[in-house]
This record gives sequence, C-alpha cells and structure tokens, in this order.
Amino acid sequence: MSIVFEVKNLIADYGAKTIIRNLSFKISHPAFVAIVGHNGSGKTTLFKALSGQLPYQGEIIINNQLLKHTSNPFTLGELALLAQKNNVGFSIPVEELVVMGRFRMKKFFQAYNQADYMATHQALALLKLLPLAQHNFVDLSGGEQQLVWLAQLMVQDTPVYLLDEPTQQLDLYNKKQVFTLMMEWVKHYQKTVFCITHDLHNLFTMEGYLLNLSVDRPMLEPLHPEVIQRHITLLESGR
Ligand SMILES: Nc1ncnc2c1ncn2[C@@H]1O[C@H](COP(=O)(O)OP(=O)(O)OP(=O)(O)O)[C@@H](O)[C@H]1O
Repeated sequence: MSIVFEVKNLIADYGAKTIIRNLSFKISHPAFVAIVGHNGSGKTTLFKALSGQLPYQGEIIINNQLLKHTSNPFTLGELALLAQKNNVGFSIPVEELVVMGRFRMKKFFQAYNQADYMATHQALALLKLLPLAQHNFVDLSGGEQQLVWLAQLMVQDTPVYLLDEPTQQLDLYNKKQVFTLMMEWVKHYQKTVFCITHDLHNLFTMEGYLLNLSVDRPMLEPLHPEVIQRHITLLESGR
C-alpha cells in the first residue's frame, strides 16, 4: 500500500526536555490533519522535526521515501511550511512576494517566468487577493498579510503543507474561507495538509483527522463531530 506520510516512533527534545515521545501515525492518501493541543504541548516542535529544523529519533516517510535526518525536505521539494510568525522588513509588491514561493524550482539567478506568474495569479485569485497584487505588502493589515503568506505557500506546490496556526489573525469569514481552502488543497490538488490550530469549532466542517498532542498517547482520530467535541471538552478543561 502506498504511504503518503508516516511517522514512526518519533522522539524530539530540547536537550534534557523531551517534548514528543514515541509518536507514530500513518496516512495512506492525501488528507487534512488538524494538530491540536494546549499551549506548549509540542505542536510547533513537531513541525520543526518534520521539517528537519530539529534533530529527532525515529523515522519520517514522505511518499514512500525515508527522510534522512540530514536531508532538507524544503530543498527536496517534499514540503512547504507556513510558520507562526513571518516578517518582511522591506517594501515589496504582494505579487513579487508570492512569486518568491517558486524559488526552490529556480536555478541560481534564474528569473521568474510566465508560468511562475501564472501560478502566482491563480493563488492570488483563489484567495481573492488579486486587487492587492500591486500593493506594498508592508501596508496590508495583519489578516491580509496572512492570506498573502498562504498564497506563497500554495505556489510552492509541494505534496505536503505544514501550516502553524494559519487562521490566527483572521476574521470569522476569512477563518472559514481558509479552512475551506485547505479542504480544496486536499480534494482537488491532492495535498496532505497538517494544520496546527486552536480553532476547533471550525473543524466540524472538515474531513480528515485530528491529532491532539495534549493527551498521553496522541494518535490520529477521524474528524467526526463527537471526536471533535470530546477534544474541545478535554482542552477546555485545562491540563
Ligand atoms: N528552543 C527551545 N529550547 C527549549 N525549549 C523550547 C524551545 N522551543 C520550545 N521549547 C519548549 O517546548 C515546549 C513546546 O513548545 P512548542 O512551541 O512546540 O508548543 P506549542 O504546542 O506549539 O505551543 P503554542 O500553542 O503556544 O504555540 C514548550 O514548553 C516550550 O517552552
């Protein structure tokens, strides 16, 4: 059976402080996975391990290939990450920032071409950002900037997307839109999407899995309403 993503006995720590203990799960088809848990439960740490930014024990398999501890999944084109905090300290038009998501596909000093800009415009259109394409990124609101980062993630076109709290700064309408977009990535673009979120109420409209890092033995559970409700109750009750 093909495996799109597998984690086997993953252990990740910061020196003496072990954060992820023996985590294992397997996904055999492109899917949406919500990563939930209390503050400090290890969600971002898991992403650091999956993306090769933190050494780990155990195995990570993407599309039937074992990711070596030394390999960089970004440059291999296996995954793209939207971090929790992203900053740009200079003026740049939205369109130019989004097209930079194609950087991995370019040779040294190779310019972006028509295909890169077409992919950029498609992503901007999907996120309803075309009217802002020529605006200066630094002049946008926090929520608008977050949507631009989502467009940049999309043009990277990797099989796996990792999103760390992508709806954090968004209004209720845009939160809903982003969850719909993530479902579209899975269904129409065959992406596997891992999304760290505290917005559990938005999961009732989603299909896929939930992984709660606050429980003793975290495991993938299907996103059924009763499963989501059980985890909301669990997380609301504190640690
Ligand atoms: N570089 C580091 N060195 C030591 N400890 C760290 C480091 N980064 C994170 N930690 C600790 O690891 C634990 C897990 O942090 P992590 O950022 O993974 O949590 P999280 O679940 O993503 O939290 P949140 O929901 O608040 O974003 C926390 O106790 C944090 O203080």
